[in-house]
Amino acid sequence: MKIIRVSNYEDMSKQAGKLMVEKIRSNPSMVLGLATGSTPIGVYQYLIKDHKDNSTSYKNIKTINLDEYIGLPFGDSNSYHDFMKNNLFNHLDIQHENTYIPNGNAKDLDIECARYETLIQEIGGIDLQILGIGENGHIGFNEPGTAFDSRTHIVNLAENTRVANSRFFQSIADVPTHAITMGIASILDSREIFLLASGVKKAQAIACLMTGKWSEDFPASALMHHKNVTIIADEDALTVFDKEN
Ligand SMILES: N[C@@H]1[C@@H](O)[C@H](O)[C@@H](COP(=O)(O)O)O[C@@H]1O
Repeated sequence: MKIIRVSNYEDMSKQAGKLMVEKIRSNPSMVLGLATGSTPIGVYQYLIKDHKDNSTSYKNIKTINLDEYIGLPFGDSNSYHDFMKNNLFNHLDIQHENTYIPNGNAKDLDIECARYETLIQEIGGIDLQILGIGENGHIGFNEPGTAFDSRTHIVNLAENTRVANSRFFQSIADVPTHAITMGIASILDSREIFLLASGVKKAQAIACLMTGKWSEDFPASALMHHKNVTIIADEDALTVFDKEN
């Protein structure tokens, strides 16, 4: 794993955004794997500004998202469909039919998981996957204990994940209990992965990832055996690692 150490959130967003734009310009029909949460918002802002200033085109780009809550009504502002439209897609020249997110309202969720997994292959696999990291080491919504050979599946969200994500909802009771997520094996199939981390809340998870052992108890550790992972982490997210090394 390669590490790019940056000073703060703004710097993380700029560095990751710059690298993404270079890749998009050299492969204008690439498949981007995208993430939600607070972490990638700054990167998306960088991409939007670059699109306006430098006309980087997304006309032939395909995107596929990691996950979606189950059961949030269509158009709910906390759904990852809305998050992606508001924070990225509506501000680019991307074709909306080329953006894919699991359907958390599908009648048959098992069929939806299988469909999504096939879709990843059909669009050619993911060239670059962007990941955040949960405080408990989750990637996508793959909670501790998820098998490393898992494919797109339904998850029961861990209580601490629901608490962490409740800041976007009116109350914890409104946070869905289930989600659909790409599996760890689906993520590992990506040809390249950027994992972004900012802030002291992520410091323990980043220290575990950089020094810890390969274990299904810590989902992000699956990345240790992928050959093209770059961690872009700021000083605050590296405090525990720095103290221990
Ligand atoms: N499903 C998402 C993850 O993809 C994300 O990485 C994580 C961290 O979120 P944040 O970036 O807001 O800290 O939260 C959610 O649970």
